[in-house]
Amino acid sequence: MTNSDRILIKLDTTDSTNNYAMQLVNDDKAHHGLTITARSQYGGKGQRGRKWADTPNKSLLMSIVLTPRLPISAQFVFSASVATAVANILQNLLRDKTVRVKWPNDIIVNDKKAGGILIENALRGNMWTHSIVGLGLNVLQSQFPQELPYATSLKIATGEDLDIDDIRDEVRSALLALSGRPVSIPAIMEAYNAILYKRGEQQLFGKGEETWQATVIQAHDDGTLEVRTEDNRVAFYTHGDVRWIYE
Ligand SMILES: O=C(O)CCCC[C@@H]1SC[C@@H]2NC(=O)N[C@@H]21
Repeated sequence: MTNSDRILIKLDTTDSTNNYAMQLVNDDKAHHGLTITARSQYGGKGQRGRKWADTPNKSLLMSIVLTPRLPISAQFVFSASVATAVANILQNLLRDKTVRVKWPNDIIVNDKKAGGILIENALRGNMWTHSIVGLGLNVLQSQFPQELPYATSLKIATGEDLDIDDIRDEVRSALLALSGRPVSIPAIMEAYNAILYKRGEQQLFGKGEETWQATVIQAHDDGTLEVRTEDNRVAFYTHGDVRWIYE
């Protein structure tokens, strides 16, 4: 680890740690490993243009700037390696609880969503220069509003008040370690599919108003999710086209 890897900017509040990091990247002031955390965000961003709301001081909100060593065509593989690393840290920490990754990269603890990952890429021409990996993890919340029946926190799952900064440091080291390792796309996909949420089980999917059941088979390195439909056809879903509905 170099000195620049260690730079950690701790904010009280910001619109979005991803935006803050992206601004530094655009200003040429960011480097591999630079990490931004905040105790709360007033414009937290989720996947697919959704908002990410937090309870101040109760969530891990972090963005880490990484320089992926993969072609831009391997964006999903990069995202899968990040989600797997985060989930494995939580699995070690939560011992007997079940931690899974719901395609593409929701962090599921005991069948509910405890966190999510938003990766935003900085490109120069067609070169993938940086990725901003944003992680939001519910740590200390004791409850969630009724309109979020599928949300959970590490506290709800374990009954314990875990230390947000300790988790941040573990996640950070694991993500920095990813870039130091030789990249094996099959190994990354195998590790991801090993903890894929509801693998082998029927799930509800949707597109527009239409919903249907299909069995989750596996994710592929192009980011598609392979499923078997009720009439026994194999289909490949693309995130953003088909959505996976929480039940
Ligand atoms: O599940 C999702 O939709 C992804 C949520 C990602 C939220 C994190 S919180 C830290 C970083 N800053 C943001 O604005 N978003 C990510």
